Amino acid sequence: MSAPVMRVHGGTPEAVDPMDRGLHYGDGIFRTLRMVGGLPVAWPFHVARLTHDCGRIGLPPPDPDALAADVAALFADGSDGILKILITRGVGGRGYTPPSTAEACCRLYRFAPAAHPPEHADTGIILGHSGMALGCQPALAGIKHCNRLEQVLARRECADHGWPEALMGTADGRLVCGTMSNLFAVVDDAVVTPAIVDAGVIGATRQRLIEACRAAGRSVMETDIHPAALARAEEIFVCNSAMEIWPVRQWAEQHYPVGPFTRWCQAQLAAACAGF
Ligand SMILES: C=C(O[C@@H]1C=C(C(=O)O)C=C[C@H]1N)C(=O)O
Repeated sequence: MSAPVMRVHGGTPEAVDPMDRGLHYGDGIFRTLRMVGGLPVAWPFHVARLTHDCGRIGLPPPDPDALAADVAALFADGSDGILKILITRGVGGRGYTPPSTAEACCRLYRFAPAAHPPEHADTGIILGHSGMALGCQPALAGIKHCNRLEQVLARRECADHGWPEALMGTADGRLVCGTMSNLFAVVDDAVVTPAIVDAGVIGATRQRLIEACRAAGRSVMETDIHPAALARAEEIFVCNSAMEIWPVRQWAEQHYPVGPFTRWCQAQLAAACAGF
């Protein structure tokens, strides 16, 4: 299968084909990452997730070298920002049946640095709780696909309540992730993060932290997390590639300190160098 067509969206946004399957059916995947000095943060983790996600839905993954060259060109001015890599199945076929010959269409979007309040990473946040239950679908679990209406509606809840972030769970009571983040906690002195088996996204930052913990000889349990366990956690944080880590100071009626594991994880991420 040929390499995807690379389209760079810089200061001159190109028109998206109105028949693009990403627009019609959410037939695509994306990743969002920080750019520092024109260079990507955690590039290998994002390329690995992009390649994995493309494979899961039958899209030809972008050639890593061609992708890196286009990202470098988009941020040739050496600035900081947010890069979004959006890969759709492009144009083809009418109806859900994916055309067998469609080439993937890979677009790069450049945004200003994330406008998250810097104090969230320092002093922490009040974490809300979304009433939007996540749909359970093992075939899509972990993939950052373009079907994000659950997150859109959950972000509207956050805006209505003034929450910077909110937890989302499944109808059977498992806590899975934030609206735009992954969750970590220390419970009974063990590091836990929700197992992503039928809902949620495997974020690159989640994977960086799991790898850092294991390199430091600290195990991370990817497991089901229910409210009762989180209520007795010693510390909690949420993370994604734009915010990096936000300590949680309050969730529901529970209050938490900014704990040593959270600060250690922040230091691990801060020590990373940007680059391809
Ligand atoms: C929604 C997008 O990306 C998610 C949101 C953030 C954020 O707002 O901090 C960061 C990474 C993703 N989890 C997007 O459209 O890029």
